[in-house]
Amino acid sequence: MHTCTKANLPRVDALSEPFINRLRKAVAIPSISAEDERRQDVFKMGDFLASELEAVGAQVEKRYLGKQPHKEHLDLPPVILARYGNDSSKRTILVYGHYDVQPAKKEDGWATEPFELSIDEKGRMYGRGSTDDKGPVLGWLNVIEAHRIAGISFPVNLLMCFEGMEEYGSEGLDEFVREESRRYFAGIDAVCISDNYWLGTEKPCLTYGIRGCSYYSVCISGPSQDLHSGVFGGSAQEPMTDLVRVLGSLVDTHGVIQIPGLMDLVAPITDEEKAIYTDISFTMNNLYESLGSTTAIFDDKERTLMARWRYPSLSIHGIEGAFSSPGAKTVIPAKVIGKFSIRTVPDMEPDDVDKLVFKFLKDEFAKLGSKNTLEVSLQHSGKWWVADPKHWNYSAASKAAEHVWGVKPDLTREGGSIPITLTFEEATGKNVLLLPIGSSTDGAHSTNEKLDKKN
Ligand SMILES: C[C@H](N)C(=O)N[C@@H](Cc1c[nH]cn1)C(=O)O
Ligand SMILES: [Zn+2]
Ligand SMILES: [Zn+2]
Repeated sequence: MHTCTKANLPRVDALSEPFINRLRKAVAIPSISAEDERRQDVFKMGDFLASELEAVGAQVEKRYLGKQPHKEHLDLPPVILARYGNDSSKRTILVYGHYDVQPAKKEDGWATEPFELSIDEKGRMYGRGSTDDKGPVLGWLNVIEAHRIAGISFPVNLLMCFEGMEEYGSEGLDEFVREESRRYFAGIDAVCISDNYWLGTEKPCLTYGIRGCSYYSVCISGPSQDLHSGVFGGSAQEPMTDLVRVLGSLVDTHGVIQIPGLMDLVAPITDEEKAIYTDISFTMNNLYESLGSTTAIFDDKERTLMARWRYPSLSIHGIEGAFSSPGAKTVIPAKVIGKFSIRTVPDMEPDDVDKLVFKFLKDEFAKLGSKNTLEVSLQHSGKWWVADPKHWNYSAASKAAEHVWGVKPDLTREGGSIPITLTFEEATGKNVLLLPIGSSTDGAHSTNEKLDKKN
């Protein structure tokens, strides 16, 4: 057997065609976990992943999680478990990723078909899931295959755990991971998750913290059906008018959350923590490049990074039941459901956040004096996580990243959420490392999502 040296890196590049073809096949399956009518595709993607894993020599098991809570007509997609290597002299690393994706439609503003991988002259591979998270998941298969073809002994035993509901709050996975920590995952030495992004486009990162996410819906209803605004405008109380005012009261233009007491739940910043932000390789231009504009809230990198990593944020995502097509339909929607989420940070407890949110929405609605009805519900929540990056899992990853990229990676936190991270840490008692693959310009969850070939 050979060993892994820098001289082998061009041999990895030589395999790019089959690797990209595998990603092309994966992107072509619209495995959108949030859309009921796409559930068959999430299953199809699970089957595809399982057969590709078998083809590279892994031992695969599909584990079914039963019905989806609150949507009993839907089956939850399987967790794909796989093992590669079983050598007691090697460490065993558990890797996690997800094979479901966010919704995408060409008419949202994609330049190419979202479920057809399209590669431009700069090596940017466009397609839904390319960076979040099909590309990184298939990266594990690629690394196994590259070692096999090069005749290099794989340095660790790999256990893999890939789920199909991450973009819908990882339904059912928490209990599964807790159960399997005593069975399938027993004996692991560390955990590695590739499901977040570099801070910029040139320098790799290792990530030791993520924000939590509490996702709410606010339903306002009144009339028993949609109405003609010419006939009923002025005489009926309109749910949409109430909803936009209630949603508008949650956060101001500068991102300041208006819910009393919410900021009191946030851990105060220390001088030691403040010092971290100045040394991170990040510029406002990195942010402008990712935004595709200069419409940032802050003008300096320190406050920008703190706003992303260590303070909560509130985002309004959409309104179900509202007229949203082109044209000018003169309708009064009878029932509208606003969706918003709060990214949470240390020391915010999700239950405390819920109480403050529910009270605030009830109070704001009461102030309107409307005869319509308000219902608020929590759709899902996942807690924040912060780890100690002084563990061998991080130093090994740092060495490996430097070996490939020629530069020591930055230690970062992530503004997005991976709800299962904390569960892996608690249930296995092992260190968890986040190893991002894609870059800051990849546009996860957005239009024109991509992964660069070099990543
Ligand atoms: C960071 C990760 N790739 C991701 O996109 N996570 C989602 C998780 C989520 C939370 N609620 C719904 N999905 C995210 O941060 O939005
Ligand atoms: Zn995502
Ligand atoms: Zn993801």
